[in-house]
Amino acid sequence: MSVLDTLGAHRVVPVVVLRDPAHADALGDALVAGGLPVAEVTFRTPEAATVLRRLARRGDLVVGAGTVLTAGQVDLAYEAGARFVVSPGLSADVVRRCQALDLPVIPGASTATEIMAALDLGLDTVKFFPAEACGGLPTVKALSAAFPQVRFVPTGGITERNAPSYLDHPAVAAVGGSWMVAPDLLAAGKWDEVTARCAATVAAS
Ligand SMILES: O=C(O)C(=O)C[C@H](O)[C@H](O)COP(=O)(O)O
Repeated sequence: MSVLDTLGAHRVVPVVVLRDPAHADALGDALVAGGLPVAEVTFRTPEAATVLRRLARRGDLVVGAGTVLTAGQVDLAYEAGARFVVSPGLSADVVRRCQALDLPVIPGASTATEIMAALDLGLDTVKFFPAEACGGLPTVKALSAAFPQVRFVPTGGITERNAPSYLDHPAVAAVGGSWMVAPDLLAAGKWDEVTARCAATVAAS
């Protein structure tokens, strides 16, 4: 199964901002216990590559890098063990670097023009970001009508409450979000709550 298929099988991608690499294992345990062994580690902090490496080396999670903005960050993510790369927008540099490394990449796209640029780069899966701010499910439906070959991973403003309606749309491969790994939960070490939210998410999707 390809990594993108694996993400599609899990249906929900937890978007992680973890500042302390020492907590990576506790987070990994919490995700696995909640039945959602997937993490998109955002490259928004200096520690991101270390957190990613610690989660990836466990072997029981599918770990990727998020907020990847440059080809240099693609290299960092790859070396740390990322199995997929996610960007908030579409950078041909980022996409081509991922393709050179055979690393699945999901660039952000929220307009028809951006989707066409992704198609030109040989991609068929995009992150619809920021999903709720860009019109939510009605926009996915409208874009999907024009691009039936494209799969979407809506992210940004997705919650336990609205995730199921996105996931019901056949063009939606998965959704991304931070609600089960909210930064305040991670900062406070509330791992049981992370597990509970993951389990609730799995049950609802
Ligand atoms: O910068 C990126 O590449 C991102 O991945 C942004 C994240 O998708 C959102 O921060 C998650 O959105 P929320 O679930 O609304 O917190």
